[in-house]
Amino acid sequence: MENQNKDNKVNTDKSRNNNLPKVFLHGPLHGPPNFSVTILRPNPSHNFHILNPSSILPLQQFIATNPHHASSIAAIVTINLHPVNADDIRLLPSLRFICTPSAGTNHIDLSECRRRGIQVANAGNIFSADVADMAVALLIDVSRKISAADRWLRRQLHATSWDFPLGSKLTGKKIGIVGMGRIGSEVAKRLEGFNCMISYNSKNKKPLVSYPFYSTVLELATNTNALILCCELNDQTRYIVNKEVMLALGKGGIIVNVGRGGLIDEKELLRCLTEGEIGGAGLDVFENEPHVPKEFFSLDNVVLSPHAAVVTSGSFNGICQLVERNLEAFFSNKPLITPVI
Ligand SMILES: O=CC(=O)O
Repeated sequence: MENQNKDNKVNTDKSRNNNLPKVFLHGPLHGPPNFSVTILRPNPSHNFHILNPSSILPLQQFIATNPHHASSIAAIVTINLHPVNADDIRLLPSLRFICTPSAGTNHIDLSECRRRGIQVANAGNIFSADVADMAVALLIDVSRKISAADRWLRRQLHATSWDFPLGSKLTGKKIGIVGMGRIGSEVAKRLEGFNCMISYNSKNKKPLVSYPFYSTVLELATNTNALILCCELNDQTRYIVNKEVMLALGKGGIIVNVGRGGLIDEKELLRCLTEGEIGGAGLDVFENEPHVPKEFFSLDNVVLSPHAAVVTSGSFNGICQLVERNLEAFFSNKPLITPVI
């Protein structure tokens, strides 16, 4: 009798799941904290059913082994390491929604989504404070040589500042923010506390922002001591920091990148750092992640971080809930919580 009840429950669950819209969790899973697996856990209260819940397979491989699912997938959840391009979208005739737990959406072919009427949601504002904290931390670390001093002290085993090269002052510096959106404005707020003189570049001058605006990154670099890159990566911003910009920033200049690696010509950055054409860099993102050019490792004027600006334990639950809420809203025909398109 007990077994019979269990069997009935399994059959009921199966038929409920069969009738629910299908959400594909794009894989493969990657290292701790296993973001792709924990970002969306199956729950009987969901108004959708998750395919690939362990996020083991990438989309194309999943469809190759489960071709019957191609026509039933209505939504995809994908982290920024797993692109969704026009070829992926073409595989899924019922796809109507892509939800990413990233703030950036450069891994999703947005024009194809627009063309096909597919809605997209992202992380909205959830990570802005964490990313801004990290940007300022990298700027302070590079300016005051904190990581370099830590390495030095561990090698020398004695503490005296006299043998260690001087850091440079952050207080009162001219800082150029590239991208005055949610993250850029949080960075500006923090740097005001250091009496920094802030100016910015973005696609358009913002009527409500009182900081000086430069219409090109070259002009911004010419007039500031450090650039902080907070903008999105797209065809207009790729390599927005090139050789000319780095030379304009000058020998004491610092670049902090918490946006995307493709915003900087990475080979040129390496050359400028090695040859002392700029003073230093704090990098959370790289051009061909997860690959990081090993030439960076031997440079003491660089602080590296493994694309870790976004998630803190404090914001992780928030992003998991946001993904669920966006999916629930989409499948209830309600407005998305954090729509991109
Ligand atoms: O880089 C991470 C994000 O875009 O959220």
